[in-house]
Amino acid sequence: MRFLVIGGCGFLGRHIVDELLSRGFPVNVFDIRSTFDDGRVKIFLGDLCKKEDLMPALEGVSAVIHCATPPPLSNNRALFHKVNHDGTLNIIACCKEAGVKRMVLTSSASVVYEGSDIKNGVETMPYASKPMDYYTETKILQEKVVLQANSDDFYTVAVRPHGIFGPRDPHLVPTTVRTAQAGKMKFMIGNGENLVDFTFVRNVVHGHILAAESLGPGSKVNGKAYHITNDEPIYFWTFLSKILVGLKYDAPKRHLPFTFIYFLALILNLFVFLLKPIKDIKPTFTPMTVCLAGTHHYYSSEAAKKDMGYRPIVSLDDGIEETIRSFSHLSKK
Ligand SMILES: NC(=O)C1=CN([C@@H]2O[C@H](COP(=O)(O)OP(=O)(O)OC[C@H]3O[C@@H](n4cnc5c(N)ncnc54)[C@H](OP(=O)(O)O)[C@@H]3O)[C@@H](O)[C@H]2O)C=CC1
Ligand SMILES: CC(C)CCC[C@@H](C)[C@H]1CC[C@H]2C3=C(CC[C@]12C)[C@@]1(C)CCC(=O)C[C@@H]1CC3
Repeated sequence: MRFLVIGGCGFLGRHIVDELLSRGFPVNVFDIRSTFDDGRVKIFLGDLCKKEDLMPALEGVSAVIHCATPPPLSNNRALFHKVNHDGTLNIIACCKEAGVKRMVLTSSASVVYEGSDIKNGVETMPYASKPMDYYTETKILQEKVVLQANSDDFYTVAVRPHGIFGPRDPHLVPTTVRTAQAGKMKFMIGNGENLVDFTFVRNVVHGHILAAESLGPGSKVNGKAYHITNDEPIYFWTFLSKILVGLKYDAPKRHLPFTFIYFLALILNLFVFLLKPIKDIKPTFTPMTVCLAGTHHYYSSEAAKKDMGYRPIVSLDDGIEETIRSFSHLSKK
């Protein structure tokens, strides 16, 4: 079974490509940029929104894993809609024309999150009626169109990871370190006792490949969404502190009231919106990141265990240790 990994040069995508190769699968990669060179992989560069770019990459492909997205924290509404919604419709149309049989979408557990506590959330929870940012808004649209496309000759499934971390992560660890280096990591938001799922990247990869292998005629996974987690929810600030201390930065010790910081983030968000025509500011503390830092949000992966035999293959502590080792270049000097 030849795979095409759309977004295969990104953080998660590259790990998916590595694992598929190690399991002996032939792999094509499609991405808007190339970040690696491997003679075993055919890399096609282009825009997933353009049929003429995508079709050549689909030749001889049986299964597509779509994990491309604009940067989740970029807040670019037009780009999110173009890539995550319109682009995904293009992928579906191209897959059907090329005779591809299986599609795995990397969705997000955040599609049901709207800033309030979620404890052991299940897949049957409704989509967020008021998504907190444009990224989440378009991930909801994306998951809907992919699952609606499921049919007797084109099987689709959505994998919903949450808080992916690991080597080559461009979002979580680098942002955390930059925030610490800017002296803004002296305080925790809230009481520090909010449980969150952080998922080591190789567990997310394992879930994707299981999902692809489980798709097929009469399969119970066809047309469904599945949470893939480490099954070890951890206090948000304990996780960040492990990363920070591992990289020789001080862990936050004092607390700021969640409501107060959330209110400040709302005001900052308004200024960012008003200043947008003049200057594009990308604050770290957005209403979304403040809520993610101050509320419970962890999810049940029981459905994935039952329907596709998923189990995390790397423990949270082992994943944190490997991540810290891989980011030693970001250690405090
Ligand atoms: N990181 C996380 O914690 C979580 C991520 N996810 C999902 O996982 C998936 C992978 O995320 P992650 O690896 O972090 O993201 P990355 O930004 O690291 O990778 C996404 C890749 O897609 C590429 N891409 C963007 N636009 C296009 C386009 N128009 N055509 C072709 N390629 C394009 C990006 O290129 P470029 O960088 O140049 O834009 C990048 O190489 C995403 O679908 C995301 O929504 C879900 C839950 C949590
Ligand atoms: C400055 C601190 C308050 C937060 C520093 C860490 C954050 C940058 C990360 C903590 C949780 C992460 C997260 C995502 C991106 C990075 C964090 C906000 C996602 C939004 C990435 C895309 C998704 O699909 C959901 C993730 C939720 C957790």
